[in-house]
Amino acid sequence: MPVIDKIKEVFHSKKPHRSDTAPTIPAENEGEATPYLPTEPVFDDSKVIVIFVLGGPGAGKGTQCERLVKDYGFAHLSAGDLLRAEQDRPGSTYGDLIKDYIREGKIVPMEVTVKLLENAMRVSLSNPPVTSGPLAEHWKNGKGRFLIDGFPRKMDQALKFDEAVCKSSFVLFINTTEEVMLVRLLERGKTSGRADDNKESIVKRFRTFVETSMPVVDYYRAREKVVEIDSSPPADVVYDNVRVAIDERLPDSPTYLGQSSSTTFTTSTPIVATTPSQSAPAGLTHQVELGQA
Ligand SMILES: Nc1ncnc2c1ncn2[C@@H]1O[C@H](COP(=O)(O)OP(=O)(O)O)[C@@H](O)[C@H]1O
Ligand SMILES: O=c1ccn([C@@H]2O[C@H](COP(=O)(O)OP(=O)(O)O)[C@@H](O)[C@H]2O)c(=O)[nH]1
Repeated sequence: MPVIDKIKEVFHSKKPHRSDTAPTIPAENEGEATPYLPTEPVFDDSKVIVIFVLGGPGAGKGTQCERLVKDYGFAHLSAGDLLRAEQDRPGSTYGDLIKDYIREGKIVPMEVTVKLLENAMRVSLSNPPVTSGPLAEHWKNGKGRFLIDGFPRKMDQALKFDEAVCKSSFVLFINTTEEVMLVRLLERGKTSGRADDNKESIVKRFRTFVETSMPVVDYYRAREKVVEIDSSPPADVVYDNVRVAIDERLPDSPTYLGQSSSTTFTTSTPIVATTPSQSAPAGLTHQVELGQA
């Protein structure tokens, strides 16, 4: 049976599990790390804030996340980086599979990516990325705040993450045209060493984005959970707009620090897009073993 079918068999198994993170696995896979996802959220969304950062390949998601980490004390989890780390991990069951999917610009089966994210979140919550200063408050008493970059890119991932890991707060949609993204990716490709920053893979990634990932953005938009930022201008200008959007959504952002330390984060406030839609839509902080809790 292909590896991915085995993963799915385990993932959807109703049999009892050895623990939260170690599923009942096919005998031939015994001893290997195998993704298992529960049917209720692992993390409490009243304590753990999750912001999805979406946008086409090369739109500037990672660039904006890096800045946000410094100013807001987020943990930045790039789904692509986690997948590349798992791909390169010696002995990974999923290495070859991930490599093929990334080169073809396709979306790796959600069981793998969701599990990697869950594991990385667990690591951040037990080893907070900020331990001193005012931003450390966001990581005390089981609290945490995450930017999940480049995920979810497919509807099944979105629904599964909300169900099994943590209910997300909102989507930061970093958006520009394919022309802009192409130029940025080809430039990045000169130094990134990434197997997919080449013209052939880029074209496939654009197609996947439009056909598979935009429906995710539309899904959240219909629920008023999308804030869209035009990422065509220089990165600093984009960031100014990103900050405004984040400040509107996080009452205890640095702008508000000192005014109220007991402000409750709410996910029910409607989101207003800060920029008009573009016509043609189009990072690593943690390396975690897939089976690691
Ligand atoms: N606003 C911007 N203006 C110009 N170049 C940018 C901008 N944002 C990002 N870049 C550059 O474009 C490339 C892609 O950005 P990156 O943040 O890696 O995109 P993504 O994470 O969406 O794939 C990088 O080389 C980055 O330095
Ligand atoms: O949830 C995800 C995120 C990424 N990827 C794969 O990883 C690649 C690179 O994604 P990344 O976010 O690193 O880069 P981007 O395309 O945004 O520049 C994608 O094309 C997909 O093949 C995936 O399968 N699932």
